[in-house]
Formats: sequence, C-alpha cells, structure tokens
Amino acid sequence: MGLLNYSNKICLAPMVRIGELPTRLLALRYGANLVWGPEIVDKALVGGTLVQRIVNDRVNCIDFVKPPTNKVLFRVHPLEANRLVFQLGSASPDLAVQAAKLVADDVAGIDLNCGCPKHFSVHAGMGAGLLKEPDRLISILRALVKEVGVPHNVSISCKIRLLETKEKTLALVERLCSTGIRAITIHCRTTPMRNTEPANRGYLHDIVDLCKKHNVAILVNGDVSGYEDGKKLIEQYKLDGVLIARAAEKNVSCFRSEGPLSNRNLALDYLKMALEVENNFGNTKYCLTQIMQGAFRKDVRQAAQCAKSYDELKNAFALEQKHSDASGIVSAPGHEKSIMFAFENSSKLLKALSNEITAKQLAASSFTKLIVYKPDSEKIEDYPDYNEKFKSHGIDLMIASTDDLASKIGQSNLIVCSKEEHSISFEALSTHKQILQFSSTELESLYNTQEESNRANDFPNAQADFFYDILFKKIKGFNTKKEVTA
Ligand SMILES: Cc1cc2nc3c(=O)[nH]c(=O)nc-3n(C[C@H](O)[C@H](O)[C@H](O)COP(=O)(O)O)c2cc1C
Repeated sequence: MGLLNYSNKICLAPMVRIGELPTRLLALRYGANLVWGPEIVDKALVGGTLVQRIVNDRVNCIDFVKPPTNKVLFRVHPLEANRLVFQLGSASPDLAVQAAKLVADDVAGIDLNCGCPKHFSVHAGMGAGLLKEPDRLISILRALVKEVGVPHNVSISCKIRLLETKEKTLALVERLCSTGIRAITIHCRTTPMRNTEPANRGYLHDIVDLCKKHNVAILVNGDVSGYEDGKKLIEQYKLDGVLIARAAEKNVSCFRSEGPLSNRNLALDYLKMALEVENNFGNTKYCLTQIMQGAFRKDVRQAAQCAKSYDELKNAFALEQKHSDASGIVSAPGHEKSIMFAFENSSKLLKALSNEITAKQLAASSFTKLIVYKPDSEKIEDYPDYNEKFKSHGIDLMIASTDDLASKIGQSNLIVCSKEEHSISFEALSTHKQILQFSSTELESLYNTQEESNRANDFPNAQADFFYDILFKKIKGFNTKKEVTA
C-alpha cells in the first residue's frame, strides 16, 4: 500500500463506537486527510477463533468477522485506501504482531494505543498502562516494526499521553523514536487528567524538536476544534498533523474548510452513509442520536431513540420532513458550477479534453471550475500545464490528489468518472452528486482518437463523437436529472 505521509494532516482521532466506517467516510468526505479506526484489542482478533477476512461485494468493503457468529469487527472501504490507520490495543509483542498481521494489508498504518486511561485497559497492561512499563511498550513497537511494518510495508505509530514531568515525557519520546516507528501522536494530557481539563501544550515545542531530530512524524491531539484550529496549530508548533476527537464526535463535518454543517444536515448525511455501507444498526442509532441532540424536534429525537430498525429510523426522519423540507442537503447547482473528471489515467484524459471545443462547451454549461483527479499512480509532471488554455474561457483548472478527492467530490456539481473506479462512484453517488460514468474501453478510444487527430490536426474527428456526444448531451441535461449513467 505504500508508507503513509503524515505531513500536514488533519485527522480523525481514534474513538471506540464513534470511529466506525460511516463516521470515517464522512470525515474523509468533509476533508479529513487521515482517519484512525476505533481501538480494537489484539485478543478480539486472535483470541479464540481467528478473525476472518471476507470480501463483501454487496457494500464493496472488506469485512473482518469473528466466527462463529460472524459479527463484523471492522469494515474497511476502498475509499480509505492509503488513509486509514488501524488502532490496536495490546500488552504483548506476540499478540500485537499476530493481530496486526491480520489487517496489515488492508490498512495504511497500525497505531498502538498507549493512552487509554480506562480501568479495563490499564488493568490489563494496555493503553496508558504501557506508559508505566516502557520496556514492554518499546518491545511491542519494535516487534510491530520488524514483523509487520517492514514486511507488509505499513506504517507503525503510537499514541501516548504526557507523563508527569517534561523530563520523563522527553525521555520516553526519545526511546520511542529509536524503535523504527514512523509517527507519534501526543495527547497533551497526563493519564489522570480528564478531557474537561484543558490540554497542556506547555513544552510541546521540545517534543516536536525531539521527534524532528529523529525523523519521526509528530501529531498532536487534545482540544483541537476543527479545520481552522488544526491548521493554526500545525503552523504554530511546526507539527506534522493533528487528531480531532470530541469535536468530530459532536459534528464530524468540523473537517470542512468552509465550516461545519448544521447538525440537522449532518444527521441526514450520516443516516444515508450508514445505510449505504450497511452499518450495524445499534452503532448507527448510537452515533445518530448523538448528532441529533438539540438539533431536532423532541418528538423526532424520541422516535429515533425508540427505533428498533433502519425503517423506524427513516420514519423518524420522515416525521421531521413533515415539518421542514430536509432535501436541501442535495444542493441545487448554482450559477457557477464545478465538474470533476476522475479516471485511472487522468493525465491522458486531460490531454484529450484540452481542446477549444471542450473548453467552449464547458463554459457554455456555466462550468467555472474543472477538477481533474490525479491518481497516486500518476506523477504530477505528467500533467501538462493547461491552466491558461482553460482560463481564457473563464474556467479554473485544478488537479486533485487522493488526499483531497472526497472533499473535491463534495465541491463538484457533476462527476464524470470511470465505471471501474468503484470508490469514486460510491462517494459521488452517496453524496448525491450527478454522475456520468464511462468504461475504460470507451475512454481508451477517445485517447487514441485524440492522438491520431492531434497528428492530423483535426480534433475532434468523427470517431470521438461517441464520447463527446454523450458527455455534452448529459452535461447539458444535468440540471434536471438526478443521476446520469452512460
Ligand atoms: C467517544 C470516545 C472514544 C475514544 N476512543 C479512543 C480509542 O479508541 N483510542 C484512543 O487512543 N483514544 C480514544 N479516545 C480519546 C481520543 O482519541 C482523544 O485522545 C481525546 O478525546 C482527546 O482529544 P479531544 O480533546 O480532541 O477530544 C476516545 C475519546 C472519545 C471521546
């Protein structure tokens, strides 16, 4: 999967119950760069019967299920590729390695929880219990790096709390940096401190300097309220990134650069996402009722709280819609619109699109922003600089990377994407975007035609008509249609 790049990242912190798939996917859609899953203890994966890895075609996910009940322990979506960190609870190098190996090929990072102050964790020598036994903590990290990180090409990290004194914290960080881990998250509170006490960043600069000296990424957690605050802290303390927990628990759209959504709109997005990925009903109800607090009429909240099935949850929302039209979350395209192209071979596509006819057609359909998704497999140098060409038609050209794919999908009014790229079409469809899909064979003919035509200087020619006909017919019609597939 390739090692994680932790630099300049605003991330969803690990949270049991909250950090299941719907929250993670929404966090990514709203702009989070990386997402941590909820802590799962090693024994849940390897104790008794081994967890099984199952490809779930129905929701296009990988499920880790526990026989004999086959309860889903962890569900991973392809949209999380390169951006998902699995958090492990462990007190033993052997168990940690066995458990981490089971998920290593489906996640980008594995993080050891060394900060949970809860009795069940500390009592078993896990979480903050590890801070009291640094030798064991170090041996777990070394084992994870050697036996999982290196062979599976997955990044190993840990999340710790401050110790009682600056000297003790720095001494521990120095030891952690020598284990081969790639990142440390520091929750700026000591173990006895409750979350209601303000985070202590008093000597954060020293911790940052130490990590930088060892080339280990440093991420900070504690009282980060959202996108703006995160960016400010990254700059102020020269951090690699920040992790946001409670602010995201309350409203996961805190990752949006343009500010959070109202809890009403968020609740609707959450329910739709939970349905799309078939999230466990009990978990959906728990997360949803948290989001709904104070944001819905009392009778609606009560109906949600009493719901025993997804149908009953939907009925609760139907009750709400009697009072207000909640369909406003599917934003109507305004005057200025964005179009996004997302294919595996986008540099070729951009070359094929960069002709006068395309630019004029896009401008005629009021598109002022053209977003082209650059998959990780392509180099930015492969993208010719067509900015001026499109600019002369009043269109801003923007190249989006995997990191900001979800947020760019969120900003687009129409998404033209590959039929084979399920994660893109999933995100586009679940955000209720207009979507137009082409297969790679259809596109291939466009590329080839364009290359021939370039040589003959007569683009587009008759063979490209197929693609262009469908594309522009649909683009022109897209205001009135909800979903478009070629
Ligand atoms: C509901 C909830 C669940 C949490 N679960 C985890 C967890 O699984 N692993 C972990 O390392 N920290 C967990 N934490 C702690 C947070 O990741 C974070 O360290 C803490 O809340 C401080 O960050 P904040 O001030 O942004 O909330 C949890 C916190 C909350 C509120």
